[in-house]
Amino acid sequence: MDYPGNLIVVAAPSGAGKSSLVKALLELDSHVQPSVSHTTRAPRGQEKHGREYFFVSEPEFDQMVLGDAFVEWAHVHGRRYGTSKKMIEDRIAHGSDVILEIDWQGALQIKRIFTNAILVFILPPSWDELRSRLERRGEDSPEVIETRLANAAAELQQAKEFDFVIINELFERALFDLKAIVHSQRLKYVSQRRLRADTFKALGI
Ligand SMILES: Nc1ncnc2c1ncn2[C@@H]1O[C@H](COP(=O)(O)OP(=O)(O)OP(=O)(O)O)[C@@H](O)[C@H]1O
Ligand SMILES: Nc1nc2c(ncn2[C@@H]2O[C@H](COP(=O)(O)O)[C@@H](O)[C@H]2O)c(=O)[nH]1
Repeated sequence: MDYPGNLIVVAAPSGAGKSSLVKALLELDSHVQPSVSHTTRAPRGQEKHGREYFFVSEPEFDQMVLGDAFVEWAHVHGRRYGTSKKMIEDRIAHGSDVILEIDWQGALQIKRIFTNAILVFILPPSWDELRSRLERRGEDSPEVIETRLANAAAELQQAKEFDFVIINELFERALFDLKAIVHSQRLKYVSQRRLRADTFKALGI
């Protein structure tokens, strides 16, 4: 059987640095493909339709929900976000590892469906640093920043449900940890297969 590809789900409070870490991982590892979500929020900064997100209207999102097009979706910071079934199926069919950058509600829905999915939670080093990162990013209004910080308190409570937790203090260190998690899951599969093949051979089966 060909390598089936792993699903890696990365969640974090807004501003903890998950997009930056996932972007850096994608540049380093061509075996990993991003899942591009649908959202009803407006594009931010240089974001492009089909690259960061598929930006859709509320009625378009409703249609997709009614048509059972999402593998998971959730309300996050007052907007709706979802991962389409098509996105996951297409990427897995190519044998790629697929990385989903979604909130904790979506992460837990994915784990219920794909029990082998790996859930990674990214923590900021402190509340002050989380606030400064959102402010320094300069892409959200002060009201949006306050909403995201207020939601972060509840989101952090979910970290214990995840398989791995990474503290994103030094960026390079956090990236190293994320790379190690992705590589170890791939290695596990490869070495288990090799071990199985060797054992089968030794047993003459
Ligand atoms: N280790 C780090 N040290 C300092 N700044 C960082 C670090 N990691 C990320 N940043 C910066 O923090 C800001 C927020 O990062 P990013 O946009 O990746 O967060 P996010 O978790 O994806 O947020 P959102 O959920 O809102 O998309 C960015 O300006 C990014 O450059
Ligand atoms: N459950 C889902 N959550 C998602 C999805 N795509 C993104 N997100 C999460 O939403 C917030 C806000 O993102 P932002 O780009 O507006 O800053 C963040 O936690 C994302 O991870 C999805 O498909 N499903």
